[in-house]
Order: sequence, then C-alpha cells, then structure tokens
Amino acid sequence: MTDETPPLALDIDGTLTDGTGRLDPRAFEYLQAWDATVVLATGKAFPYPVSLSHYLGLELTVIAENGGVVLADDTVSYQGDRERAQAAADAFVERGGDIGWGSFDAINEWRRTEIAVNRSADEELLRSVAAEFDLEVFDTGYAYHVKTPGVEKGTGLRAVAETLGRDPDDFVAIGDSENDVSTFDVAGRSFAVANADAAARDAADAVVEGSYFDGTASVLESLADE
Ligand SMILES: O=C(O)COP(=O)(O)O
Ligand SMILES: [Mg+2]
Repeated sequence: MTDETPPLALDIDGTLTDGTGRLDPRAFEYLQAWDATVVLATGKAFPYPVSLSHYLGLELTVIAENGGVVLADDTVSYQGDRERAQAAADAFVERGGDIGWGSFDAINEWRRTEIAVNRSADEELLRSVAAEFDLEVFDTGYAYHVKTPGVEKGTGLRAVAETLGRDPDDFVAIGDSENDVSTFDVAGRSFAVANADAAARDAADAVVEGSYFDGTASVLESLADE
C-alpha cells in the first residue's frame, strides 16, 4: 500500500451481506483489519449499525435511517420528520395498506426520523399517500422508506467528514441501491456491487463484477493493493 488507507463509507444490506440477507462473515475479517475510518451508512434504524460497529470493534461512526441519524465523534444529530412519516403511514393503513412487518415491528421500533414499509406493500398507494404528506419514498430493495425529502446518506457523509476533519473526497463508498446515490456523489470514489439497482449503477464511478460481499471484498482488496 503506497498511499494512506482511505476511509470507507459502506452500505450494509446488499453490500456487506450475502444474497440471503445475512452478514457475510468475511466482513468481520476485512473491516477489523481496515486501517482507517469505516462509516456504516445504512437505511436501517440507528441501533443496527451501532451494534454492528460495536461488534466489529470499530469506532461508532454511523449514518442510519438514510441520513436521518448521524453519529461521529460521540455527537449524534437527527434530521427528518418521523411524526409526518408516521401520519403518512397511518393514512396508508387507514386506506387498506399494510406496513408488513408483523405484530412486533423491529424495523420501526427504534426508528426516529422516517418509517420503513415492507416491500410486499401496495407501492402505488404508498407513493400516493407519501406525496400527499410531502414525503418521498426510497426503494432500497429491502424496504420502502417514507422519508423527508433532502435527508440523505450523502449529507450525512458530509457531516461525518466535517466532524472528523476530513475531506469527503477522501472517502471510498460502496453500495447497492438508490439510497446510496447521494453517498456516491459525495465520496471521492464510488463502487456499486453487481447486484446494485439501476440508480446506484448509474451513479457509481464503477460497477464491480462480484455481487454482494464478493463485490465489496474485491474493491477492498484492490484498494489495499494501491
Ligand atoms: O434498510 C434498508 O432498506 C436498506 O439498508 P441499507 O441502506 O444498509 O442497504
Ligand atoms: Mg443497500
């Protein structure tokens, strides 16, 4: 490795997981050995990336809820209107929609800034109700996220970089879906894994050959060889 190891901004679902949604065990090996900041940047609620960072032995530098929650250097900030998202979700259910996570909703229980809906839901109805509440819907391939427009992982990455005293351009981003497009725009270099959706593929500097963590591992290996 010639240059300094670059800091990473990594999506979780579809990027650190395998095709069945489970965390690829190699993620532990690669990320524990990474000699620079690793930011987990996810659509999942705050506790998920915090727990994962904790058990990876990483500093808690986290972007959760698609940029709704940002934690760096022991400072947390929240962006996005959960109450408005909740009102939209309630209206969606009133009109016959189903949030779809069952009776204990672990997906939204700790969510502070948006609402996530199972992809089995009626997408057309969800999008029209969200629009009535001036909210947008992101489809990550894992959930529909009913969120405040302008709240994005990329804005979160800018905030993290500033807190850490780094240039956002120093970061290498890897992801798989439309909620990673803003991260790709902010980071200096960006890679979509082969399972990525069209939005992520178009926004990335490069689309790698491997899917899921195979693709991510190939990027990390090539960065380590630079
Ligand atoms: O929670 C989701 O829908 C997707 O999560 P991700 O951003 O880590 O892929
Ligand atoms: Mg993803």
